[in-house]
Formats: sequence, structure tokens, C-alpha cells
Amino acid sequence: MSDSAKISAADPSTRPIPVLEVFGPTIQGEGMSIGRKTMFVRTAGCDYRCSWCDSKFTWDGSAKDEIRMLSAAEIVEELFALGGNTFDHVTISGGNPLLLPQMSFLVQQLHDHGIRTAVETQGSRWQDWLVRIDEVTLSPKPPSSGMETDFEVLDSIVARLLEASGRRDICIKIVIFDEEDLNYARDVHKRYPDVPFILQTGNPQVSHESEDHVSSLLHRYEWLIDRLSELPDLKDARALPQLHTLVWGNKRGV
Ligand SMILES: C[S@@+](CC[C@H](N)C(=O)[O-])C[C@H]1O[C@@H](n2cnc3c(N)ncnc32)[C@H](O)[C@@H]1O
Ligand SMILES: Nc1nc2[nH]cc(C(=O)O)c2c(=O)[nH]1
Ligand code: SF4
Ligand SMILES: [Mg+2]
Repeated sequence: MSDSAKISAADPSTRPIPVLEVFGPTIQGEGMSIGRKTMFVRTAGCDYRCSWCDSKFTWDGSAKDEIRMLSAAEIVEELFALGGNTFDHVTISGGNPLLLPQMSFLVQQLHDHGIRTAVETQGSRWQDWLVRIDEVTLSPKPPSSGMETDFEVLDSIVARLLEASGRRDICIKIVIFDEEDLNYARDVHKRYPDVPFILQTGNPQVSHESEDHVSSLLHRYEWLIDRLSELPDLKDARALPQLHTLVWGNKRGV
């Protein structure tokens, strides 16, 4: 056993986290906190394989040499080295961060520094640290992704979050490419009517970018607004684009 493995066996708070990116300050480009200044920590590894995933490098092996095994303390140190005293919010994304029980130590340390936390997950896995996150985004995947939602698991995650004591913001955010995705989204909203609900424009060009990327995304957003406007069962929903994609395209680390 290596020295670091021995240390982590003795003290779970030093158990390493597989990290692909630490970046910011930037803005949260999606969902309920769109536009808010935040830092990002992106973990490696996902239990899904979405056909249109814009972060395939977290799970397809193409960035395996970039994965760093960092302790919670090392991640916090890197966040402050990058952001100094300019931030008070960190978004944890992936991959699926909910694969990692040891994220609890990062969440604890961020809160100890007075930092607000957000997480992005597809709602396929539970960890107890999820109830300590201030902004939880659940993003179950529609048919166009090629994935299938386990609604028993999602039901239990939503119920545990709604029942847990303490204050947190929760939303369901579904990426929409077509009518079939919209039908899926309507069913999900009917199932969890009390959870704030967001439709997000799908970006079909995640590996290459045509010259008219922005205008084609804006057309997709306009279509989403038009459809949302017509639907009587989505009176209280929001439609949003990915703001960071409009500003920076598919650039990493923004
Ligand atoms: C890369 S995922 C990582 C977190 C988690 N695995 C999830 O899917 O929620 C972050 C967010 O990006 C969204 N996303 C991924 N690919 C996208 C695409 N091509 N167009 C629009 N949104 C996308 C996901 O649905 C999710 O809400
Ligand atoms: N600016 C910015 N906002 C984001 N919101 C969710 C992201 C993600 O990949 O999870 C993301 C991202 O990668 N960049
Ligand atoms: S669940 Fe998220 S990270 Fe995983 S493949 Fe789908 S979009 Fe990508
Ligand atoms: Mg992204």
C-alpha cells in the first residue's frame, strides 16, 4: 500500500477525489442560478453515457491523463488560488459527483469557509451529503439521450430532499431536443409538481462547432419558448438556454 493510501485509510477526510477541472470565477450558465458568479469543480466518472453529453471527456477515457486525485483540502486550496477573495459560491459537476461519498468532506470544508454550494446531477444516485448542498439541480435524461430513467430511484431522491430538514433550493432541469423529450419532461413535471421546473435548450454540436452555432442555438431556444407558451400543463415552468455556450461555445473551463 502506498503512503497516501495508508493515510486515506486512516483518515477518511483525506480520501482523494478524482478531479478533471477546477475553474472560475465564471457564471453559472444554466438553471435556477443562471448568471450567478461561481467557481466549478468537475469530477471524473459517470454512470450514464448520454449521446449528446457535452462533457464526454469525464467518462470516455479521452482525458484520463488529466484526472488528478485530490483531497478536499487540496481542492479548496486550488479554488482560493484561482479565485482569491472574489467568490462565495462553488458548483460541483461532473461526470456524476454523486458517485463519490468522499465529496462530503469537500462540502463540509466549503461551508466552513462560508461558501455556498451547488451540485449538478442526473438523479441516478444518492449520497447523504446531498442534503447539505444549498442548490441541488436534478437533471433526469430524456429519450434523445439514449438513457432510461429509474423512476424508483428518482422518486426516493426527490422525497428525501423534500423531507430533509434545513433550507435548500432544488430544481429539475431537463434538456430538450425534440417533441419526444418534451413529452418526457411533461410527465416528469406531473410526477413532481412541487419542484421548480426548467426546460433547457439542447446543444447538438458538442464536438465540432459550425460558424452559425449561436444563431442555431438561439433558434432552438425560440422553438422551446414557442412550445412552452402553448402547453397548459407547463404554466409554471421556465425555458432557458445554456448562457456559457452562447458566450464561449464548447470551450472547456468556462
Ligand atoms: C455535463 S452534466 C454533468 C452533471 C450530471 N451528470 C448531469 O447530467 O446532470 C451538466 C449539465 O449539462 C447538461 N448537458 C449535457 N450535455 C448537454 C447538451 N449537449 N446540451 C444541453 N445541455 C447539456 C446536462 O443535462 C446537465 O444538466
Ligand atoms: N459556465 C458554466 N455553467 C455551467 N452550468 C453547468 C455546467 C456543467 O457542465 O455542469 C456548466 C459549465 O460547464 N460552465
Ligand atoms: S449524465 Fe451528465 S455527465 Fe453523464 S453522460 Fe449524461 S450529461 Fe454527461
Ligand atoms: Mg457543461
